[in-house]
Amino acid sequence: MQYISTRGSAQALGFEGATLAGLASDGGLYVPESWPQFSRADIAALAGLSYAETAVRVLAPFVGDALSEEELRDLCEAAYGRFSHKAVTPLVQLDERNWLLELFHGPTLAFKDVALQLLGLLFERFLSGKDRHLTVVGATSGDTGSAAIDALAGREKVDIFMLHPKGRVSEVQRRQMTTVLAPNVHNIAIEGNFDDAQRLVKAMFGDAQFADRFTLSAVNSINWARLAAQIVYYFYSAVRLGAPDRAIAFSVPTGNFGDVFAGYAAAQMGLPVARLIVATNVNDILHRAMVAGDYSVGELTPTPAPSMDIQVSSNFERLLFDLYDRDGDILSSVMSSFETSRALKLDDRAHSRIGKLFSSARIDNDAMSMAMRHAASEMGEIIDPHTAIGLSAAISADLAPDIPIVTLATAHPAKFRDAVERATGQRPALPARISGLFEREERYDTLPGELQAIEAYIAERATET
Ligand SMILES: Cc1ncc(COP(=O)(O)O)c(C=O)c1O
Ligand SMILES: N[C@@H](CCOP(=O)(O)O)C(=O)O
Repeated sequence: MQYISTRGSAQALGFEGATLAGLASDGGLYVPESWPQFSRADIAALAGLSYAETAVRVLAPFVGDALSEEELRDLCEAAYGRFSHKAVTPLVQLDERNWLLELFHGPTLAFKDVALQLLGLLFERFLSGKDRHLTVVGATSGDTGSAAIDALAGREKVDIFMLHPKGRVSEVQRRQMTTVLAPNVHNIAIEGNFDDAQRLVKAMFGDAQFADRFTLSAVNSINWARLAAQIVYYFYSAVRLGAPDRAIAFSVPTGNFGDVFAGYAAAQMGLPVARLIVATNVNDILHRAMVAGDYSVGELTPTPAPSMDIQVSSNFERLLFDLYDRDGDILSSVMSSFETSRALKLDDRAHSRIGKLFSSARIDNDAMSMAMRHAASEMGEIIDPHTAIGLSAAISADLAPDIPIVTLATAHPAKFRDAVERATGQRPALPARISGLFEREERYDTLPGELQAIEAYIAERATET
């Protein structure tokens, strides 16, 4: 399998190359040159398989000859062996049609672990025996940071520099990052918001001299391997609910458009997906794009679902690439105009194509709190604010009543204890795996959100290659 850039001019790479590169050299994102196809029989054959084995089957066409099947199996078993639930991503039934897909049983209690546990092992495998060192730079609104740090802490040949927006992540999220004191982990609080952090990361990749000098790589969902690993749980859950004989809808709390793009990829591969519901908070650029074709950047507003406080959604570019018939030249000019004007109006054809699979909902803070209360009192489940946004969108979705809706439960409620307590009156206990978090020493530096300052900080600490 080869990977091509959404902006058409970077060199095509295999799975190993695309994984280590993270972002394409022309500023685009790597996508598979074509979508692997799963027949009804291939999907039916996933029934009863463990999560790790499902991952092997779903990932094999993406990995191609970069790993043998045995090597891929070993990595999947090691990655998913660290999850605290035997099913890895269990389904919980809420009522006749609504289900939760719990994606938070990994080491850092958010869905990011599902991909990052595997990505950490892939980095190690692809670097082994080579004289190569990676400098991973990442931006986080709270969850990617801790999951990536857990996956990479202490690994030889990798340094990780993680930028989070100062004061805009929950205390649990911050501590999960800043209490990891391994020498290859560097936490930076930047003065700014998540969009600023993500822009800085992309600017570092765009600085070819800096990117080459330190061999930059990415752990955000700009890295294709992240999304590939997230496709697996769409297959795993749909098969448990009757696919390929029944189509399933998914409601996905959305920020950077990575998780829901993985659902789109599953649908392109043949999984019967009835609908993908893009659930946003009041930072609703994606909702406006879905409803009116208006992808224009608004003011970023802090909410009790901070991980989704995002305006510029990296992976929307991957969807645009398909909507514009995979024409890298067109997309390159669309994206460069967006980067200048901070606004993009979808043409009618692209907009109507979106509506075939996607719908969307904008869930404000009141509706989000109401969904948390409803889940607690009517369904017996304490859910986190991000999951509540997905559930609220699922409950109000306009879909035939016989279609099951799976809401992706993207974080454990204990990561957002204050917001959960405010909404439900119940304060979630810290799970055993993070129980000592508040007693541990924290280490991080605060920097202005300026490229020069961040690059200078990294240059002082990273390994030149
Ligand atoms: C808990 C949680 N829910 C949902 C999201 C949104 O996911 P995505 O950025 O893949 O759209 C994030 C952040 O990415 C998150 O951390
Ligand atoms: N919500 C994310 C933001 C980064 O998203 P990613 O999926 O591109 O890594 C976070 O928690 O950091």
